[in-house]
Amino acid sequence: MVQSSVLGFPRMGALRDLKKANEAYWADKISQADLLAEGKRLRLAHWKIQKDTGVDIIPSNDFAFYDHILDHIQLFNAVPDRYTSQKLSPLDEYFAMGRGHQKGGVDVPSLEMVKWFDSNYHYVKPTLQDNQTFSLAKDPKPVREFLEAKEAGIQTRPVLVGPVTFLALGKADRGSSVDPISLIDKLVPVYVELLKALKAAGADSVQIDEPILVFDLKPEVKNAFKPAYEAIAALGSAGPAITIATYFGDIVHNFDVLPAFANLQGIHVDLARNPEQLEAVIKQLGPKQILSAGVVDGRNIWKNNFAKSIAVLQSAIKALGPDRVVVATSSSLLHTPHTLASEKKLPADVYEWFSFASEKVKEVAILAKAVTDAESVRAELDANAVALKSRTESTRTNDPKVKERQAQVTPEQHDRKSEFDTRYAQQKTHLSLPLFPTTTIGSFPQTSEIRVQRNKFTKGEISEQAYDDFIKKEIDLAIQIQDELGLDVYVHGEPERNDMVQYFGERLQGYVFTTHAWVQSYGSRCVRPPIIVGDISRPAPMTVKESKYAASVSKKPMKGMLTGPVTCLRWSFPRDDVHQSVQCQQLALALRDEVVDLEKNGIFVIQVDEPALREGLPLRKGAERDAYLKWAVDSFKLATAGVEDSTQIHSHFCYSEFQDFFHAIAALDADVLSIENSKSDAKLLKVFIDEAYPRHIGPGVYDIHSPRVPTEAEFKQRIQEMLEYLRPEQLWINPDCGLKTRKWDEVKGALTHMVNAAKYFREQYTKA
Ligand SMILES: CN1c2c(nc(N)[nH]c2=O)NC[C@@H]1CNc1ccc(C(=O)N[C@@H](CCC(=O)N[C@@H](CCC(=O)N[C@@H](CCC(=O)O)C(=O)O)C(=O)O)C(=O)O)cc1
Ligand SMILES: N[C@@H](CCS)C(=O)O
Ligand SMILES: [Zn+2]
Repeated sequence: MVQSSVLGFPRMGALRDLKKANEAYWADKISQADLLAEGKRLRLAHWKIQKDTGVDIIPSNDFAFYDHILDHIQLFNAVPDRYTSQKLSPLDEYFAMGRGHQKGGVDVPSLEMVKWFDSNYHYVKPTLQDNQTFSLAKDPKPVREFLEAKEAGIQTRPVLVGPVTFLALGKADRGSSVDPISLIDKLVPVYVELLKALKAAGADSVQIDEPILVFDLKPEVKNAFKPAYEAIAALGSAGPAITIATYFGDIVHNFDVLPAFANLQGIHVDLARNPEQLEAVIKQLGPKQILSAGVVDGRNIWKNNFAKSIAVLQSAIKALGPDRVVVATSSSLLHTPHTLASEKKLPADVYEWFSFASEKVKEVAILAKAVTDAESVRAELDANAVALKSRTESTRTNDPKVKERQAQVTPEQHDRKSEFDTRYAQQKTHLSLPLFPTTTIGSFPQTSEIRVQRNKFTKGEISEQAYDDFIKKEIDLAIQIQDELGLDVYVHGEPERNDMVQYFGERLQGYVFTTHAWVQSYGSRCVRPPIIVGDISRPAPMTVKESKYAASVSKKPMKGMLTGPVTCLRWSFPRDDVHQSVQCQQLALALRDEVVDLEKNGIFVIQVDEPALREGLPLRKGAERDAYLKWAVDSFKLATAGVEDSTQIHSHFCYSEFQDFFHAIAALDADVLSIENSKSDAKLLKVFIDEAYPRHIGPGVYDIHSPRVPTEAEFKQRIQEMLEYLRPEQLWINPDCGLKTRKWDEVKGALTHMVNAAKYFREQYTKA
């Protein structure tokens, strides 16, 4: 019998219940016991959805209060001393690593958080020491949650992140130089102990995620699989049956690793993204090994194409037999919203095209039946074919005017009028900026008052005029605070924006948007990606009103604020029927018009944020990566090159891993770059010297993810370190990213220290 399986379910709950509970706990509004109870309620609810749908293999330990990699850091007692020494409760220690802790006399910053593969989810980086040891935490979470499900009458398959992936995604702590993968022999015994404990608790099978296998791996990482999985397989009947799960790419280039799994039960591959690997993977399986076929896409919201999936599954069944094939989601469903059923405002035709997490769970269950007895699910198969046909034939998808404009794009439209030196000479006079100019990245705190007013406006409870007046008052406040702080380039604070992508999606033709389709981005923070369903165009200016108003009441240069084409594409749910380069160029043309309109309205500094540029990079080096970089960079340039030399284009990236990507960033030809850097070693900036980068850079000096307020001395030290790698004339002083998640008192405190530190260096260098 073909079985069905889900690799992981979203944690937030239908109404972002976990977000609300976490934030209430952090604000001391609920107790630890209340939060733990809410976690338990959500886990049970999610298992039940899957059980009631008829899924055979249901995951446990996919839940996390903050992040599943952070769970593993605590599970393996790999918590740096600076946290353990605080003697916090395990839950508070966990949150301290995720978001920093600054209360009750404890002051400890968070661990670094980075992007999970090519998704918009962020994980906490394992941060390891030269003398690192590992041991199994007391009352291990995977065992506890397995037993919790068992008690509720639900047999689950616990999910663990594999030892190689855990280490390969880690880094040496500041002051240590250990290569994380060299710790494999120390870590594996802890897995062995954990697997024994899971088996003893009644877990027959376990899913071990090794998604690192989709990357190009250095030999040390590849070589780590063999000893690790031989030790695990040696458990034999003392341990559970193991399925190794890979996702977000193919694993063909790492087939030489597969013998390490020869004695394990099965392998899961992502056939939604890479169906072409099927035949090759089948050939690699041992005579009894099971193939977990990930045909239901865990990364998009499109209804599965049943006919296509059934064809893929049938060819696997033909080769392996029904007992050796499992129908699965391609990855965890963490990256999809909870349920389509909550969407009451989507146009009826479009509604039929989508499938969110709860619907995808149904899809795996239906597919498992379809390949065994199609008649038993005939109605579902027919309905699926009708929905797919309606999308193919819909007039929503095609706009001839957009196509016509795309056909007229010329190479010259991608380049600024002059080179940087000429541009900068004009900008310097035009903007009269000091040495070490200070600025922020765009957003200021999205207070609950702002959200309440927006909510009222959306519901029609207040008029457009009243909402506009409210936004103007917020902008006035932001400007008054920037005056007090003494910043040099101002922002209007983005109070009118719900989100930097959703806001633009709501103003562009070709998009639809949802009311409840939240996806976790990090910790308690969620995003509601708008959905691209057709060709994109800009019916009217999107940001001019607010920026123009802000400039009119500001005595310093006002920075216009746009989200770049690649980021609009990546942080939306894109179409799957048109190449992403085409969608990106459509977005670029819409943004080009916006950039030119801002300039016409007196905005002479314009920041076009592209934080998703890197995450879109195909995970493996090669032709696919080069092709992506060409269209991604071209889109940014097309969006920004329509302005005069005297207008300064900024771009912003909130990630620090830019070294292998440096040439793409340089190719954008932005006058000023701001990049996340506060949690990284300043020596990463060396690439800017090595490559003789001519333009200006603002490496972040303030970790905006943490409520902690850095001291002035910390800012000074950071700037001093940066000056070892950057010329004083090219250095801007700014936070890592926007400040929308922070509170005003944190922002005022931190920016006061930041501006004072910048002034200190300005004075030093002016004297010299
Ligand atoms: C820069 N980042 C972003 C990423 N992706 C994006 N799409 N956007 C980003 O900014 N990826 C990388 C990083 C991740 N960082 C963040 C930072 C902050 C958030 C965040 O704060 N998310 C908010 C939700 C934002 C939003 O859309 N808000 C809406 C709706 C607000 C709301 O909850 N409304 C209530 C009713 C109102 C009330 O009474 O309070 C409701 O609907 O129930 C808005 O402001 O209007 C979050 O809260 O998590 C995300 C990623
Ligand atoms: N301008 C945006 C960039 C976030 S990446 C902000 O400040 O929130
Ligand atoms: Zn950012």
